[in-house]
Amino acid sequence: MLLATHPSWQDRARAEALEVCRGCTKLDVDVLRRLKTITMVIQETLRLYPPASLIVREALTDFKLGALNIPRGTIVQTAVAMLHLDKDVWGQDAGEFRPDRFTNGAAAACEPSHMYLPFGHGPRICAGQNLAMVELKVVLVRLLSKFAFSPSPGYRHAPLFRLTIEPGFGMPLVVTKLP
Ligand code: HEM
Repeated sequence: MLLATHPSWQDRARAEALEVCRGCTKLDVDVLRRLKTITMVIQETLRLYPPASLIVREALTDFKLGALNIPRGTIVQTAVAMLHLDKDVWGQDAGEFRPDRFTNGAAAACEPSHMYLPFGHGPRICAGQNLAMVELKVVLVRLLSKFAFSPSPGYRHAPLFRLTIEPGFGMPLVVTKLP
């Protein structure tokens, strides 16, 4: 959806996919590592629409969080989607799709760097994050190499915050096979 509504980034991502993967019989780790633009596109998509938009913990003991006293048994929720849109952290264009903010990697994209949490943080960080990134890159390379995407007139933007973020009314796209 974000590439359909940002055709210049779609063109850049496709050009990279065709260039890096030209003549490749398989997408191995060395090929995937060279996909800089596609990596930035995925990182920016996970910033704007983090699939796990809430990280939930239960306090097992009384503890202090900054100035707050948190009693044992309290459920503490981290609203990842809100952190990812905080203008004090990301700048005034926090709501815009701008993959180039990840040019120097995720740690340099915001201040402080742990405000980018698509895969969580600390000891319970996503065990499948590398696999997820590989899968997303492979899917994008395969799709962008063969098809062009544009928004469908029927699309209504209504992200729903459930267990994961979902499009409220589906995600109809106009898909055109490339020559
Ligand atoms: C874009 C895809 C994915 C996203 C955004 C994502 C996000 C997350 C997040 C935010 C957490 C931390 C939850 C918390 O702290 O409460 C997590 C944990 C976890 N994820 Fe993922 N995940 C993704 C894909 C995957 C895949 C593909 C696998 C496995 C094949 C996986 C396996 C796990 C496991 C096992 C944990 C629990 C780790 C632990 O508690 O020690 N995830 N994931």
